[in-house]
Amino acid sequence: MAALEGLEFGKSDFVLLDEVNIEQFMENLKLRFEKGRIYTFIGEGVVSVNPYKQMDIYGKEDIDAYRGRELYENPPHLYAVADAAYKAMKRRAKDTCIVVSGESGAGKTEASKYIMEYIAAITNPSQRAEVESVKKVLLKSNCVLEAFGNAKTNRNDNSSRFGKYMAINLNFNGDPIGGNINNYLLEKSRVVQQNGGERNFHSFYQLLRGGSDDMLKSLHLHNDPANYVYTREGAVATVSTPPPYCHKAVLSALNVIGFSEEEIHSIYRILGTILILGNLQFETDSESVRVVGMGDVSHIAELTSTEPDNVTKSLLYRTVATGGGEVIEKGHSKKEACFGRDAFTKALYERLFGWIVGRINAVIEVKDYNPVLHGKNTVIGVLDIYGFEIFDNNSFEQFCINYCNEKLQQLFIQLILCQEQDEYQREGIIWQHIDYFNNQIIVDLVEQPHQGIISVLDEACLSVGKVTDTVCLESMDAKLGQHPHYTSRKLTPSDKTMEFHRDFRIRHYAGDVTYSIEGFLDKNKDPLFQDFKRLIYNSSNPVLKEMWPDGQLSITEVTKRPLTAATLFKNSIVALVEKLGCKVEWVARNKLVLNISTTKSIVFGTKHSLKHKPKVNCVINHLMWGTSCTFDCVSVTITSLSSPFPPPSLPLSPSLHQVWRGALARMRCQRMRSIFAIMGCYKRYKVKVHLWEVERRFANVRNMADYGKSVEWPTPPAALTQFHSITQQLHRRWRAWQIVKNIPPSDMGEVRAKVAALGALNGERKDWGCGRPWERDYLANMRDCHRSSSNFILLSQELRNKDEYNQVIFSGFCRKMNRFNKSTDRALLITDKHIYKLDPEKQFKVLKRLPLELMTGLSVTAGIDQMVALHTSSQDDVLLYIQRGELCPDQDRIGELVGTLIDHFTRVRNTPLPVKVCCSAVQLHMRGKPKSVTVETKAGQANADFRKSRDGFTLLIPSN
Ligand SMILES: Nc1ncnc2c1ncn2[C@@H]1O[C@H](COP(=O)(O)OP(=O)(O)OP(=O)(O)O)[C@@H](O)[C@H]1O
Repeated sequence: MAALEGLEFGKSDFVLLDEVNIEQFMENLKLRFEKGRIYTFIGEGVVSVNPYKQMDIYGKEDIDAYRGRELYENPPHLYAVADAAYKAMKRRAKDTCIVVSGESGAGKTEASKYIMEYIAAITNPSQRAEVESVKKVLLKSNCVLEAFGNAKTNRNDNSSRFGKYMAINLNFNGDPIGGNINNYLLEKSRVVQQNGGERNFHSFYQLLRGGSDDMLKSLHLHNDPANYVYTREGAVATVSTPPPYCHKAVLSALNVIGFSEEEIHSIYRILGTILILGNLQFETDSESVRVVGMGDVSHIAELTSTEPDNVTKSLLYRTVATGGGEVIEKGHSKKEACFGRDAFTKALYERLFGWIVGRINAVIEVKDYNPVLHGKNTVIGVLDIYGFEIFDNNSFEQFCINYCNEKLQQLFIQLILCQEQDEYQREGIIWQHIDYFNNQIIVDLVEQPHQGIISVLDEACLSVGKVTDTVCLESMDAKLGQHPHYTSRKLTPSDKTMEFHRDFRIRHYAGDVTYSIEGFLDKNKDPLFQDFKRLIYNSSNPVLKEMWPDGQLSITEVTKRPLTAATLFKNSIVALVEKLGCKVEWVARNKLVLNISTTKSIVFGTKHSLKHKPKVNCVINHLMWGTSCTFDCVSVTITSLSSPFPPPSLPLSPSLHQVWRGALARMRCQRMRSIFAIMGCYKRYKVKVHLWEVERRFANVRNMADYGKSVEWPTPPAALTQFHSITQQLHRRWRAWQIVKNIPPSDMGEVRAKVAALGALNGERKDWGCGRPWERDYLANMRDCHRSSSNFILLSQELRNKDEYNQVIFSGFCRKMNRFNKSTDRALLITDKHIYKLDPEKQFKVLKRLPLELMTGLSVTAGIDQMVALHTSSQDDVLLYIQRGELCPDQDRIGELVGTLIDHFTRVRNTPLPVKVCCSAVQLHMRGKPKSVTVETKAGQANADFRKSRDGFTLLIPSN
């Protein structure tokens, strides 16, 4: 287990801060970061600072250290969160989601990958091949997704330009059996245009710089990105900072995932097509627009497996349906042609990306899973929330990204809040805060029908007249002027940070973002003519055809206006939110009752931009009050203080909820610990008090006449119950010993007999003669009794009449016997150690053993000082053990007794007995009817005689 951190590393959990304010928060974060600790807990979440260097904290030992541990057992780490989520999913068999949030470059994608790797590492201990292959595909898919969905931006060399929700399906064992990737909002505009210093998607540079000569030759491409308009901007940067994966690695990942050669080739054909499309130029002659040089057209036709004429046509004309149902071809203007080409290019890439994700999904989807046979399958999801982007110039792309973030943040907050709702109510916190936490107001500002920004944009795009961006901005000002989260220069003329007729500002929860309206309408329209769709649908390449199924529609069938880009964004986000929140039941006004889906953990990313300047741009927006704050190595500055909008008060922050939740958990834990500590102290105190009391009461027992018999024991505490009974027993023994040690040895036999009798009586007879000396001549009538066809019980019954003492003994004995022998008309042999019931059917079967004391007592009281034992080793053998007692040296009496027994057995069994008789050191062996007896004495073997008496045999044991 990784060692827990000392205090020199700061607070490992933000909820342990003495005060929850931004200064303390940042100070702690900075201290920890300087000490090399990039992770800090915040309740059940983890705040991470991007170290921008390889850390030695993701090895196998680290994984082992966190596997199966509780969240706070180890120092903060992504693995702790991942393990907690995995455990929660396993324990409750409920779907769980890990949300990763933060600004661009904060390390979200890396965090998601580490989480996935951790889950892969801790699952499938039995190394089942099919599970391993699912894990492999899931991990390899990252490489492919990054190649086609990531690009170098000014903030991050490997920035994900799409949002991602990766779900892993786990079987009832918790092993991955499949998965699903939901991608959303690919920044396709990057294909045709990049900001200064930024690059197109990695895939282009990987192909051009790393593609094999053969491949480039087959695609007729040059290996220099500077040759292509769409990659020219990033051509230089590619050399200095190559994409994270090389072309070979991507090819290998595609192969591992299961893409066929044809599919892989088609992917690169599409990339080639895009590059060539970018180089296409249009020129205008007197009337119409033409493509400059037809070489590029043929090249495109070849790469797309289409006809060059059709390529040209779709680039220069568009088919329109007239009102009368007629179909005509309308030539483009040059601008329209460029516009159409760019839209086509973007769509080609977007569909390619969507298709790749779809193919991966098809490979990893759970197949043939029968819940009845295989048990419930659960999902653990990793949601890489789109990071807020705030640039100097923010355009339509940032608007969409930030809206998307706002929307997902909203869902995330709702999930967290409703998950904890019950807990809060239990804690007595008034739940109305949920309304304040809600950033629905901003979501509404963007997406509300008829009123929201998207609606205004769409309206402007659909207007027939010439609606410019500026007109659209005016319309937004008119409709949203009163909205507390919207402003523009026209609405706040004194704010010179915005331009008139160009800028509007949205007060997001992450901060204020000023957007330039320029280009909004064009980017929102994003018209993709049906002609392009049809062109690719008619391709002879089946892979391409598959990507454009809507191309089969003729223009007359395409009745609907194409959806605008903003609306498509909105729809994809709404679909994602529905997917994530499908297990959440909504009740009145945004309040939720969480049903199944559990948002387990949050990884908030913060970025440490060491490379560029010694300051950390730390977006605490999700953590604190929605603001971006900056600190350098020595000082902490909250830039939001200069913000025109005051920060919302603390309770408004969704993340304070997290902090609060963590604090509550801590408090509860502390309370429980205190309770246990108090309980422990109290228990120890009770024990001590009891022992003191016992000591006090029994201090003088040695000198008491009854040795403390009359002393009352104090009632013990529950913890001492066993100890108490042992102590009592010890005391009793000690008392008994104190008494017994004074009894003369000559009386001991009688005492023993009385003790045995006492046990046999079991307290049921008051007067049993224990005060009187006991006589021992009780076998006087032995002869009578053994003649009886009955048994020793009868014998004893006879004896009972003679002496009260015998009566006592045998009544106790008979009572015991009668428990298993209702009838007394059975033969019972009483010995020193055993009582045998002579069962007529099963012949001498031993039924029950009585305590030695009782038997001793019985044999003594019966006058049989010799202890007689009968033992059957098999159906045929009967062993008689006779031990000569010191009290009865009369040999005749022993002989009589054994003879009686042998007679009795013979009669019962009605056959001569194989009998072995042991008389202490004397051994007697008889087979069948006793003829001779071998007696083994200390002196050696000797013959013993049976004397045939009137009624049977008498055994004569020679005295030694
Ligand atoms: N835990 C880490 N250890 C070392 N380097 C890291 C770590 N996390 C991130 N980085 C570095 O930071 C870079 C950016 O991280 P990442 O791509 O994960 O950011 P992001 O939040 O996903 O950004 P975007 O939203 O732009 O995709 C990575 O390429 C890597 O170099």
